[in-house]
Amino acid sequence: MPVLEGHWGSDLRMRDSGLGVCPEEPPGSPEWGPLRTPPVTCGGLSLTLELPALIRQLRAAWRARKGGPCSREKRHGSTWVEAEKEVEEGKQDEENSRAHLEAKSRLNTAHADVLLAKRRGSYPPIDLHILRNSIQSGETEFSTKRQMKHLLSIQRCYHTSRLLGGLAPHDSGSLYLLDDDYLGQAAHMLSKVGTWNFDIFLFDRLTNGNSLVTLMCHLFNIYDLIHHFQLDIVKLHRFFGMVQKDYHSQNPYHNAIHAADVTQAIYCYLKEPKLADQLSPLDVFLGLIAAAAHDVDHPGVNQPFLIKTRHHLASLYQNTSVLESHHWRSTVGMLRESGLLAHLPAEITRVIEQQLGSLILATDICRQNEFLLTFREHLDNQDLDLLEASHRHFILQIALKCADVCNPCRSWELSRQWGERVCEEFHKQGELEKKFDLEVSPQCDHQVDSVPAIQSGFISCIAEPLFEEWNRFTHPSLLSQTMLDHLHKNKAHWIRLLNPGTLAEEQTYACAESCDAEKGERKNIP
Ligand SMILES: Nc1ncnc2c1ncn2[C@@H]1O[C@@H]2COP(=O)(O)O[C@H]2[C@H]1O
Ligand SMILES: [Zn+2]
Repeated sequence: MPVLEGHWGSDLRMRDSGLGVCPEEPPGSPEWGPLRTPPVTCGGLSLTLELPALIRQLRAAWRARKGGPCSREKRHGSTWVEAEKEVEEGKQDEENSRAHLEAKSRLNTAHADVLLAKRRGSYPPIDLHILRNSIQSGETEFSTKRQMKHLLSIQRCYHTSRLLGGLAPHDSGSLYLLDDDYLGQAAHMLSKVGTWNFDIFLFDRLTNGNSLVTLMCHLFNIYDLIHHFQLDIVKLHRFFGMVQKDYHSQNPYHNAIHAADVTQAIYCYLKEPKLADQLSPLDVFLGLIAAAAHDVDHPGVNQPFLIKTRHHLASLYQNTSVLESHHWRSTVGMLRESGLLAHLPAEITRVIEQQLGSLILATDICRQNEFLLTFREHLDNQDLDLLEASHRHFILQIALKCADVCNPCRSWELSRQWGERVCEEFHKQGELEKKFDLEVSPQCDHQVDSVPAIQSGFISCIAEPLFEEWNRFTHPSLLSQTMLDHLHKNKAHWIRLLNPGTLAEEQTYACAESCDAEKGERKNIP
């Protein structure tokens, strides 16, 4: 029986992407790794991917014919997608009005937001804090917290649209003056978005928690991607908003600021002279979206935790790249729901979805050695040819991996904050494991695994080897040199903070060991 069954009942799930099981890998290239689950195809359709969507569309079209709440005027909508959209809108109208009667004091838009998340199966998200608090106090605080969160999200949307649309405030009260000042500073920061000392924490505060949406819109503009892919700006904004909102703001580390930080870093890497001229608009599009969405809906606990608590996602993805598969499938779900790519030929959309999968799955830290060794081999043989799409894809995977673990390469002040945040998340998991009599995962015991020990170990075992190779690839690069300088200084700083007599290597991060242990665990689980 699942360890936390009862506590992780139907109310405490991560969103289900609703797109089925298949962690389908992109075809062909050896760098893309093995095809794990061959897709079942039928008449050219990948059943595992397409069938649930098809069923939804058929159901929607059927209901639309019967005449849903708002389908009367729109029934002539000719495509399946339109029919589904109409019915969904209808459902939402219906639910909105019910909500209005139920709770007059609630803002309609806020509730519609909740309903949207319900419809996507993402509601309520896993919330380990609430899980713990409510178990401890026996209270159910959900509705109040949710209301607050959604009220704040409305406020955020409003602020973002002002920043992006350059709208003048209607009111000249002091609050707005203050906000304008913030927005002016945020806009100023965006003009320096390609600099390595970009302070994402400050940017997030200045944009009122909208760093990811604001950054993505700005970068899409810089690269002219909206024009190139003929994107609908409303759908684009909706997609970015969904991604940002599906990060858990209560996670100390795996939240939307981490996603924005990784996105800003990958932008710096894409600008490297070695790469910039070789990249196609599609490469840039994929790199930015993969960075923004690579940890979406992260529950704040790691894969071994999901495996040992027998979370349904662990069995869905067969205990392999569980979180990364979920981040990818959720991204695909949001892309489809937003309709952002609906105007593109199906074949292109399929390639985009698969390549996003290949990029996001590469961020699985347990595959670090696999990628590092391949990268090293290519550099030794000097056989990377960026005119070849598969080689560019491999470099995009490496760039995303670098961006994902680049926090030790930031200046000390930024790096320290990330280090403390990630350790806080590990330690919270450890507390939860102790609470439920589970074995405490490596690095998660706050009584044993100190922040300086985790940090110095992580830098030595994971970050340093990777950035040394990245430096070789980008050479000569001022940015890579700057990153390595920071990394060495930060490592020395953490080692100085270690308790006297404690060596970093004694308490090291030991990723390889934890991954091996995890594989052992996988074998034990039916
Ligand atoms: N500064 C750090 N210290 C320890 N672990 C880290 C640090 N930065 C990143 N990581 C780990 O590396 C992982 C990379 O993928 P994730 O972002 O999913 O989760 C990240 C953390 O588990
Ligand atoms: Zn990440």
